[in-house]
Amino acid sequence: MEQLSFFAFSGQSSGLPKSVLDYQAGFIPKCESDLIFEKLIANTPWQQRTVKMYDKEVITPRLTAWYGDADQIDYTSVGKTQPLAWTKELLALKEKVEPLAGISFNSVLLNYYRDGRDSVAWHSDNETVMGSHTIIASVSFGQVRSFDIRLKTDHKQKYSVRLEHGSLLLMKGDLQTKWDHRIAKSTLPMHARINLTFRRIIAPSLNPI
Ligand SMILES: O=C(O)CCC(=O)C(=O)O
Ligand SMILES: [Fe+2]
Repeated sequence: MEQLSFFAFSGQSSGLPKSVLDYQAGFIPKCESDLIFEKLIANTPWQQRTVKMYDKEVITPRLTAWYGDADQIDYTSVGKTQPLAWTKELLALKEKVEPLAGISFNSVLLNYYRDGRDSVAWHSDNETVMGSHTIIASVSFGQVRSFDIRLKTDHKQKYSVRLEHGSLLLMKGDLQTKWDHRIAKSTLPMHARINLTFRRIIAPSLNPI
């Protein structure tokens, strides 16, 4: 039960901390979002990865893909695999989110939640490879899912944002240091959803100038 969303229907929870989250519905118009969604599902080399947790190999409950400046950055130095090279669709989205984020991104992680059983457990994104107060730009397509956050030191402080088709969520400030976030599993019937998180990874350059 712990993984189930506590705000399945209720929309944005009140008092959402604006210092760590910035939500914009309709960032990409519906028609364009529909096209991008279909294309990403069909054309992405989706993989189901395993991660090591307490010495056990666990299958990630969603599909993922990882794109970025493949020939310029040594991601293996920060424990990551080299990403796939940017597609023109992903580059166009990157250029669209950058002015709002105010930084440039060098990679994007794609998550494909096939139905309500797919999820991402409570976590924060590794600050050592991105800097502690970095901005992550998160773009969502398809099924609306609840993005929950809770304070690391006080789990009763929880909020939820419904991430709509074509929306943009900026994660900023203390979000990765003081808060955890997740996409909970749902027992309600859920269609597919794709989420893209644009990131700026700090890793040594392969092409020093
Ligand atoms: O699917 C989402 O909205 C969030 C994904 C996420 O937190 C991550 O990939 O680190
Ligand atoms: Fe995350």
